Amino acid sequence: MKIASITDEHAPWKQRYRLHKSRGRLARFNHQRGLVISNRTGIYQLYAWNVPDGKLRQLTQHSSGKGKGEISSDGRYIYYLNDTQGDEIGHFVRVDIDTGEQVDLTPDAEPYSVLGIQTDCIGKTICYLTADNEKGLQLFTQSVMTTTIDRPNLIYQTSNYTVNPVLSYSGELVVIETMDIKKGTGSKLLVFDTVNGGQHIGTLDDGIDVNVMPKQFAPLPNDARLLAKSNRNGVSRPLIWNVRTNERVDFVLDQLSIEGDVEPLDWSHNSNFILLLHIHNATFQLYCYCVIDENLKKLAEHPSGTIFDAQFGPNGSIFVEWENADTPRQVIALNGKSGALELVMLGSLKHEVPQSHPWRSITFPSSDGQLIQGWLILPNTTSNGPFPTIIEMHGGPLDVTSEKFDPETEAWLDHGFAHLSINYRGSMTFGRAFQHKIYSDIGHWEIEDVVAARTWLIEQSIAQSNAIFLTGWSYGGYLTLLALGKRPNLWAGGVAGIAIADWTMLYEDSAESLRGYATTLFGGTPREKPELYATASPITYVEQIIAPVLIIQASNDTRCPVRQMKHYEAKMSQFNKDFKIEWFDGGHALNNTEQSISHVERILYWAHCVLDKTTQKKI
Ligand SMILES: CSCC[C@H](NC=O)C(=O)N[C@@H](Cc1ccccc1)C(=O)O
Repeated sequence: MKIASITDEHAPWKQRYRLHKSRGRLARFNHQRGLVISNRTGIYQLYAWNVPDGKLRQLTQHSSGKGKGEISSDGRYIYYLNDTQGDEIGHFVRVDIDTGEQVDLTPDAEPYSVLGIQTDCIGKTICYLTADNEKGLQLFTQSVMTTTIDRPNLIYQTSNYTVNPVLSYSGELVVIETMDIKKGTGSKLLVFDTVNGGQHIGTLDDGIDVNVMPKQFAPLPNDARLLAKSNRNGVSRPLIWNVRTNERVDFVLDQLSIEGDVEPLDWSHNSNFILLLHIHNATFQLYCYCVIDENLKKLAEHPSGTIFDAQFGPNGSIFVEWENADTPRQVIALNGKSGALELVMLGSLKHEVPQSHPWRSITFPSSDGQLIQGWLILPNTTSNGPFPTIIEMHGGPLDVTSEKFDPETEAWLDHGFAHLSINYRGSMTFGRAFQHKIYSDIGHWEIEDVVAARTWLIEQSIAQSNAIFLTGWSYGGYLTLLALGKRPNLWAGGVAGIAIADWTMLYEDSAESLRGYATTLFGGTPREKPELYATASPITYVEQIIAPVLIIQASNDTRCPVRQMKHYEAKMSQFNKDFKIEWFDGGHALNNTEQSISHVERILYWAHCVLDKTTQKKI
């Protein structure tokens, strides 16, 4: 491993980090305007996007960055959570795009964490979900006229995990997805009539372990049809449910493979077409579905890579947030019929960066025979291996790794490592059984899958058996620490970022919005399931750890809070483990380019030192 290129200011992996990345979304009913989240200043901030000339105007100046916001359907306002130093706790604010004026929507409330916000189609009402220790989760609607902003109306309150608030065209109906259920890991939809005092008027419940998720109401006045998805048949499929008449139409998609999830993304303005995304084996394909004749059209020519979001754009185009291994996140316009790339709407500035390494989708069997999908990337060398190798696990667990522009991954490859990202059990888009397998057994099957990845890498002569490292951020960092403790003989080292070390303490200290999620994962609270929380926690296995560990943790993170990691740190010191922890200023989101570069510099330097020592030993 070459040490020189770690500190070189112009190392290829640093150049990749410094490319500008843009996420962007058009206002639903004003395609002249959009919201962009860009790191062009080195820190992610929100920008107003004037679509015809591509000009961006910076709206936020948060020192810890801002990676989330919502534009009103008429394109006049941006809504976001005004938090403190990235802690994800604060008040929703509205920014007038034309004047820059910022208004606090809830000046009298205690600071809260949030689980979603949406605006109606006519710019009069918003709905949102907040959470705090005292009141639990609360659904509000709020009238937000140009001159007057009313007080929020409380519609629903629960202590159970609840997400995805969705408003109808003029805001007279609001829907949420809630795990306010007696048993199981499923969710149901609840509909409220906001005109008649927030009365509960409908429920869509597909059964005990089935998840139903709302997406959008039809974009027409007085239309009660809701676009949603359900995984009642084992995979997620779209449906339209009329919340007033209870009529339901599940999409007939015989043309598609029965595997993989189908996400409904957007509903055309005339309500005749729906944009769909089929995700199968972590690869993406867009389709356009006609509601009238049920015809499904494949947008066959769109570029491969990861599609984060897509919507119907102006003049029959489709606007897509997209990236692949070579191209940083950008907004592109596709031909609405073929999917062919027509225009890069928001791209990266044209620096020349070295091409990324090609990603290859692979599968390997886990201990119970379940096939696990992963992405293998090999370093550019004349040697065929075996290589020092890093296994990476994504966060979530409700996420999936797909081909993406990933400077951190490329940094390992530039330094001679092979890299395998795995979609372990619990990942999305491999079916309901795959996703739910980890519930009430957190950390068990995920580690079986990581160990199976190691076995496969050695069998294929890709990895040097004494030089296999683990890494991941958040839930991926959690799995790194857990694997190091539960299967200590297998690893040369582990790097965990903003990780979970103790689930019980996490539960006690984390934002209220996350507690319900933890309860769903474990099938109960720490008081109800103390053994499960302990068995799943890396802190339980500290004594067994053999390999060196590096942790990078944020001091203002309310998802993976400080105290649980301080305890882990103390226990690692008590047992004299080869352990290093770096604390940094910030929250759970990594918004700052130079901070990320500094993290990866430390990681590579640490790996260099560990590799030097461990390759002398036999594992
Ligand atoms: C509001 S989405 C649910 C939490 C989200 N997980 C998605 O799958 C998340 O923040 N996950 C963290 C890890 C975590 C999980 C459970 C409780 C606290 C933190 C992550 O991986 O980023």
